[in-house]
Formats: sequence, C-alpha cells, structure tokens
Amino acid sequence: MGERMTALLEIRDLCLAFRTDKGPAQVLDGVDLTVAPGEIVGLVGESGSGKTSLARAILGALPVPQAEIASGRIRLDGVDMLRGGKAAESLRGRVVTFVPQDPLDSFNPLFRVGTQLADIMRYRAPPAKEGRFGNARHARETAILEMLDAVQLPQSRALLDRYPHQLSGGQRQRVMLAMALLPQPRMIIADEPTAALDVTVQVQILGLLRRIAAERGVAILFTTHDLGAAWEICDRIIVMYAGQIAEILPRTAFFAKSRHPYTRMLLASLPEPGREAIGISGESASPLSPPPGCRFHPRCPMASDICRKARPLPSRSEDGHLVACHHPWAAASSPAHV
Ligand SMILES: Nc1ncnc2c1ncn2[C@@H]1O[C@H](COP(=O)(O)OP(=O)(O)OP(=O)(O)O)[C@@H](O)[C@H]1O
Repeated sequence: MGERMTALLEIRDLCLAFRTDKGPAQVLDGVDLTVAPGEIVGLVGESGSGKTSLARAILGALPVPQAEIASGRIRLDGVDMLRGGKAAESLRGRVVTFVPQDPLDSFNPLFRVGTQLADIMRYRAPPAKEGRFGNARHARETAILEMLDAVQLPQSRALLDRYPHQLSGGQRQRVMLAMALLPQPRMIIADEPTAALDVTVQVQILGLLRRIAAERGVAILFTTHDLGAAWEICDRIIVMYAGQIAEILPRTAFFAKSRHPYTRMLLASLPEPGREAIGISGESASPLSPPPGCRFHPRCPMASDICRKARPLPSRSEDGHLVACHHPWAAASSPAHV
C-alpha cells in the first residue's frame, strides 16, 4: 500500500536540525515516506529517534527559531506544507488534526469540555446541517453529541458541563479523539495516544482508532514505543533509528519477516514468558555527532567496513517492504533474534 496509491502525505528527503548550544543536532536525515488515504502507519524506534520531531514537522509545530529544515518536501493532500502561506495553514487543524499523548496538557483547564468542543465546531469543522426546526447552535450541539457517541462516550450531555480535570484519563483521550474528528480530517497524527493510559483503556482506544480509520477513511500516522500496539492496528510500520528510516514493513512482515538488524534487536528486546528481555547494547547515536555511514553500525553485530563508510541505500521488495541496510537478513530467514 502507500506508494502504489496516490499518497495523501508524501515526505521526501526531509532533513531537520535543531540549533543547540553544542552545535546543530541532526534530528532527521533524508526521511522518505508516504501515507495513503485511510492507511494506518506506525512510527516506532527508541527514544530520540525523531518520531515526535517528524510528527511536529508535518503539523508545522516545530519550535522556532531552534528548528531548521535544511532540505526536503512535505506534501499533504497536494499542498506543499513547508512553503507556509494560506494553503498550508488552512489544512492544519482541519485536513490534518492531532491527538496528543497527554490530553490534559492540550485542553484549556479554564473552559468546560462542551465549550471547547463547540469552538472546534465553530471555527474548524464544516457547518453542521441544520434540521427543519433547528438553528446553527442546536445543529452544532447535535453534531458534537453524535461524535461523542462515535468515540464511545454515549449519553454525554452531562460530560459537556464538566471541566477537563473532572474527566478520567480514558474519557479525556476519547474527547481529544472527538476533537480531532469533528473537523472531518483526512489524516490524524497521534503522538503516543495511549502512553498515559492504563492497559485496558489502551486496548479500547487502539480499537477505536482502528475502527474510525476504517469507517471514516481517515489516515492515521501514529508514533509509539509499543511494538505490540503498532502491530495490532497499523497497516504498515516504519522503524526509525537516529533520525533515519531503517525499515518499512507491511504489518504482516513485522514480527515474521523483519530484515534490518535494528528491527530484529528491537523485537528481541520485548519481554517474553520464560526468557529475559534482551536490551540493545550501546548508546543510541547522538544527533550532535552522528556516526558516518549507517548510523546504527556502532551497535550492529553485522557491521562491516562498508557500514562504517557508506549510508545504505534503501532496497524495496514487491510487497512494499523496504530495508536500508548493507547486510539485511534474507527475506525468508526466521524472525526476531539477531
Ligand atoms: N527543541 C529541541 N532542541 C534541541 N534538540 C531537540 C529538541 N526537540 C527534540 N530534540 C532532540 O531531537 C531528537 C529527537 O527527538 P524526538 O522527541 O523527535 O524523538 P522521539 O523518537 O519522539 O523520542 P521519544 O520516543 O522519547 O518521544 C532527540 O535527540 C532530542 O533530544
């Protein structure tokens, strides 16, 4: 999927650096990816691999003036998002919306939930259809209640009168999802949407994301540390290491046919009954002085001379599986342990 269909999101050769006291931190290096309409794509990788920075670059939410996009292109729904201007601005918060990790930080604590939902309806959503005897306000409220129903907050009139701190974590994340959906976006970017929730609520929210994408044809780009969650709901999974894409896999290949040593080591680091979790030894590459060649080579058991000198070019197979490695595992070899 993705490349063969017309992409909704297309990122080409994206290079991003942050200016820091110690010099430029090269946080994204030559990132290429696409997301097709209605597709769910997971971004996984260790802390610091650049997942959030990539999400923020798409949303135009990078910190100014520290962030500098040195090169590359981000096209969303045919619009050049890096050029700025009205076309890109009109997409943000409407065609592409955001679900954050901890919704409490994203609500305004001073306003009732209903007021915040109504503001989204008024300023970002397409006009709600007025019924025969209704007015605009009534139509907006009906649309909000229907949306709360869709995110499994039924009979939620009472909830509209509450303040964000009066909701449970799961309720807040469902309201956030409703806020992200009200503008009828074509794409939602979700940054670790379940990290702040307990396990049972995580499962419910992930199921909801999957259902929404299928029912409404909304694409979702979702960052996570949870490899199981990525496998559970994504169509494709993108594995990032130190600002570069190491591997892109169809969901079905993730556990069974990963080819990059980093992906295999990530999967091998998952806890399993009867086996100690095996961490990946060594430190993640620093964006201040990334190693030459393949950025993973200092930690890679397969590394050879070429890995220290030349960045591996990505190779792609028929099913869209892409691997950027000089010594990838053979497609047919068995999974998970390097
Ligand atoms: N404003 C900033 N100024 C300087 N460096 C930054 C800034 N924001 C992020 N970074 C650096 O960019 C790199 C990528 O960070 P990012 O948050 O995108 O990674 P991540 O994969 O999302 O990590 P996590 O999973 O922990 O959220 C890290 O080395 C981080 O320290």
